[in-house]
This record gives sequence, C-alpha cells and structure tokens, in this order.
Amino acid sequence: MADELVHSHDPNHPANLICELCKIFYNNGWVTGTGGGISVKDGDKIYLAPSGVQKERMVPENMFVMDHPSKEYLRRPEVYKPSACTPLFMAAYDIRGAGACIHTHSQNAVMVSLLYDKEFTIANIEQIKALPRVTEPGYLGFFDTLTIPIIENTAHEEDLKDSLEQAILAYPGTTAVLVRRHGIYVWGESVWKAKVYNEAIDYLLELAVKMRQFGIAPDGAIGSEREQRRL
Ligand SMILES: CSCCC(=O)C(=O)COP(=O)(O)O
Ligand SMILES: [Zn+2]
Repeated sequence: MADELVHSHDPNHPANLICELCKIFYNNGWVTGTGGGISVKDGDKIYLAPSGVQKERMVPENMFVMDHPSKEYLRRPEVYKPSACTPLFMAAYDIRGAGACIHTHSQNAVMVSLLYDKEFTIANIEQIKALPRVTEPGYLGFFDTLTIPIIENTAHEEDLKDSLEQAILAYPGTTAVLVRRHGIYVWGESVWKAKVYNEAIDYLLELAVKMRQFGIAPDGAIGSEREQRRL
C-alpha cells in the first residue's frame, strides 16, 4: 500500500493533523462514540479517516487518500471502509473549494437543531467576528447576523449528501450546515480556518442555547436582554 502518502515526520502533514485534531475534538465531546470526524485536502489529495473507528485513537496508517480530480483512491486500507461522511466532505470540496471539512456530533449543535426550524441565527456577539463573510473577502462584524441552515437527518450519513448540497447552494454565505438531531458540518479554506470556524460556531451554538434558557433571543436587538432582566 502507498504508505509514503501517510508517513511523515511533519506534524502538519494531513495524516498527522487528522489524528491530532480528532484527539482535541474528542476531548471537546465533538467526536465521541466513533461519531464525527475531519477530512483535509492537500493539493489534489484528499485525506479521509476510516468509518466506525474510535476517532481519537486513529493513527496515520489508517488514512484513506483520494485523488480529487479522478475521485480514485490512491490509498485504501483493506480492513476499513472510508468514512460515511465522505460524500458530505466532497460537497464542501466540490462546491466551495474547501481545504478541510469537520463533522461533529456536538450536543450544542444537536440542541440548536431542536430549538430552531429551518435556520439558526445569532447577532451582536463578539465571537461572530471569527467567521467569514464567504461571498466577499473579510469577516462578519459585531452587528452582523450569523445564519446557518438546518437540514433533516437521514437514516444513513451518506444520504445527507443531496440536502447538504442544496443547503450550501441556497446559503452562499454559510460555512456550515446543521443536521437535525445529529450534528454539524463546518468547512474552511484551510484546516486551521475550518478548526477556528468550528470552534467559534460551537461557542455561539452553546451560548444561544443558554440565552434561550434565560428567555433572551440570540438574534434580538441589543438591550432586549436588559428588558428580560427587569421582568
Ligand atoms: C455513532 S456514529 C454514526 C455515523 C455518523 O454519524 C458519523 O458521523 C461517523 O461516520 P464514520 O463513517 O466516519 O464513522
Ligand atoms: Zn455523523
């Protein structure tokens, strides 16, 4: 097998990064119980994790490598199947030209998907400034509203492909899609941007759940929370 594709002493090699980042994600409760994962693109090569494994225990030799232009596997460990998230990751690469895509089973994402209908919105929170405008250069501002579409879950992860693609096209400004009762997909131009976007979004999802518990609308006008405190 083409082991040279995944063996490297460079900590920034995609096969090493996937293992390192999945440990961090596991410790955040984002990829526990084998759920979730991350894919990284390096030039024409797409690095993918195996399906159904403990994501925090993976080693570089477990990785699949796909040639993006031909969609042929350059490396395919025989004992595993590629992640069921592969068609979803491919949507981020094909439609948005992403450099990495993260999928988590964050409870904050699941809770928000239960509290909101078609889309999640939040405004006037400093952390929004970590997120990109996407349709134009630069980042959202404090007074902007972050909107993330929500799609319905399916019995099998790979069957989410069509609705995820539709959501990406319907929301050209989004860098994430929530999946009801399941989790979230977040992508970015590079692995580090995807990581930061996922962290910022998860922070905002958690905050929104807490705000709603206090009767504060996460996309409400500034000052409305003070009205709430006076009640
Ligand atoms: C309990 S995990 C169910 C499958 C799933 O939702 C997921 O994200 C993991 O898929 P993979 O094939 O990468 O293990
Ligand atoms: Zn999943």
